[in-house]
Formats: sequence, structure tokens, C-alpha cells
Amino acid sequence: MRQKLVAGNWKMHGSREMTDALLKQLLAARLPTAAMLVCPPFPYLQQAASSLQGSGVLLGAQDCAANESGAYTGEVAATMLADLGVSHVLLGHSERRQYQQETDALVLQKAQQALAAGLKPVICVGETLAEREAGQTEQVVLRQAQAILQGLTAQQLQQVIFAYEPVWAIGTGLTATPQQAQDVHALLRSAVAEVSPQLAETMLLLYGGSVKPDNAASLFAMTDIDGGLIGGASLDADQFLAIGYAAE
Ligand SMILES: O=C[C@H](O)COP(=O)(O)O
Repeated sequence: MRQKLVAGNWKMHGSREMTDALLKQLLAARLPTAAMLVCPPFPYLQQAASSLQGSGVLLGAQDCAANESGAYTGEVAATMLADLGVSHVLLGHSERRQYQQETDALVLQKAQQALAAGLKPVICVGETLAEREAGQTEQVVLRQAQAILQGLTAQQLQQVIFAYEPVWAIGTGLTATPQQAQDVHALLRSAVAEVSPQLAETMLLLYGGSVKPDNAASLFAMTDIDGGLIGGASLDADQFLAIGYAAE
């Protein structure tokens, strides 16, 4: 049985005040039995780490560098994140693929760095609206996933999580129907099963894209959906908690 995971991606939102208030509100409530992960922007990771210490709420980053260390101005190494108490890192989010031109090869390189530092990479995959309308959903999602599945060892893959995020559903209020999401998750799980049937049983596959308290339960009820990657709704502690409870 896979333990569900609900991850909040704050994207480029927040301040010290907001980080303090949101995490206080989260920790004052009964925490969901599903694992909860928050991914604030880099400058607030240390503050979040100290607020979350001993709480059981996990801390993630939104990206890491593709190199171990060196003259890479502006980059943040996976080892630095691990040093701060970060356990997970989002990689290949569609906003990075789109605005920073991140390729499948780069995402794999970042995943290697994350794993070497002991972090769990959350690899984001998903098709654009044009790709879905052109009937290319499976092809795009499999290409993005295969770069990871073929580039890492079976042992490394035990630490990997995939997040399926149809680009057309991100921040738009349009959500994939539970069945649309399940179809892609089943496809992903069968691709994982080709590497190792045992790995396919244990690997977490999250859904992301306009997940809200009112649609979370129906998505999380699907066989191959093991939780969510939440954007907008993770900036509101009540909504984030409600989504967590929907994953129980
Ligand atoms: O990483 C999170 C996703 O991009 C979903 O964002 P959203 O919940 O605001 O649609």
C-alpha cells in the first residue's frame, strides 16, 4: 500500500511573514495522515526548515543545479539543499521546461545530482493543450518519463516520484477529469513496470493541475493517483490541509 503524498509548490510566491504565518497555521491544525510536503522558494527554505523541525511535515525545493559545485553563478546545489534539511526537490516542472528551456537531458542530470545528495526527485511530466489536441499526450509523457526511467538505475528509481501535470490544467482552473488523469497515471505505471514490476507497485505518482479541496477526493480515489502536487491552493493553509485530508 502506497502512502499518499500531498506536495505544495509555492512557486515564486511568499515572504518571510507569509512563510511564518502559513506554516504556523498548518502546524496548529491536525495534520493529515497523508505525507505533507511544502516547497517554498529558495530564500525561505532555512526559515521553513526551522519552523517545520520535528513536525513531520516534509520540506522540498523547487529546483536544483545540474552540477555538483563550482562556478555556476546563481545556481543552488543539491548538496546545499540537503544541508538545509530539504528531503525532496521538484525537477522539470513545466514552467521550467517552458521558461528556462529545460530539456529531458538536463532534468536527468539534475535528478542525478539530487540523488547523489540524498534528495528524492519529484519529476514533473505533462503535455501542453496543443499536444493533447494533436493526440500526442502519451508520446510526450512517455518521452519525458523514459528519459528518467532509462537514465537511472533501478535502485536510484526507488527514490523517484513522478508528478503528472497536464500543462493546460496548471493555474487555469481546468482540471483533468479523474479518468483522464488515471489514464495517464496507468500509462506511467506500466512504463515503470517495464523497468521493474516491484518498483511500479511502490512508486508514487502524483497529479497536479488546479487541484482544489472540492476536486481532490475524486482524483485521489483513482487507483494510480497517489496524491497531488498543488500550486495555488497550497498558499492557503486551510485549502492545503483540506486537500491533505482528501488524501487520507
Ligand atoms: O506545481 C504545481 C502545479 O503547477 C499546479 O499548479 P496549480 O495547482 O496552481 O494549477
